[in-house]
Amino acid sequence: MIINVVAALILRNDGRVLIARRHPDAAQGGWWEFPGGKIEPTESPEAALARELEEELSVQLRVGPYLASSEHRYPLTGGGEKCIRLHGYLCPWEAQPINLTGSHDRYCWRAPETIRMDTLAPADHPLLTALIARLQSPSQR
Ligand SMILES: Nc1nc2c([nH]c(=O)n2[C@@H]2O[C@H](COP(=O)(O)OP(=O)(O)OP(=O)(O)O)[C@@H](O)[C@H]2O)c(=O)[nH]1
Repeated sequence: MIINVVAALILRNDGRVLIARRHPDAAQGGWWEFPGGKIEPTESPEAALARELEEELSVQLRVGPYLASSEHRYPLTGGGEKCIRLHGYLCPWEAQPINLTGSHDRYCWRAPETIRMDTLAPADHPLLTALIARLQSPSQR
């Protein structure tokens, strides 16, 4: 079964993007990722993302344009695997307090090209690559 997940590439005016680290005891604990979560059956991706940002970071943001999707299979501890289809959306940052109230224990703002791929959840790699390409193409900003 494929699990559809939405993630936000939250962009500040200085070009930095927000990444958050999953709690060590969460699924895929310790990986850095773009905040978001699973799409519920009755939700649009945008509504799911707005809800997850509120739940995970306590922020209210406008969900902007779709950026890219990826698919990745994570092995399960008891055997087998789960397949994640991750859909990334750009979200312009609007200054407000951030409180981590979900599956993350840290967050930081990073220039996209300085994010280390070996610390970023594997499903997020194509999203980061798409973000960097988009930011390097001024007509696409
Ligand atoms: N939110 C989020 N999840 C990601 C990303 N990349 C990635 O592989 N995932 C995986 O997608 C799954 C989403 O789970 P989640 O725990 O964030 O979603 P959720 O809040 O709806 O989960 P819950 O129902 O367990 O509370 C996890 O296995 C997570 O590791 C990402 O950039 N953002």
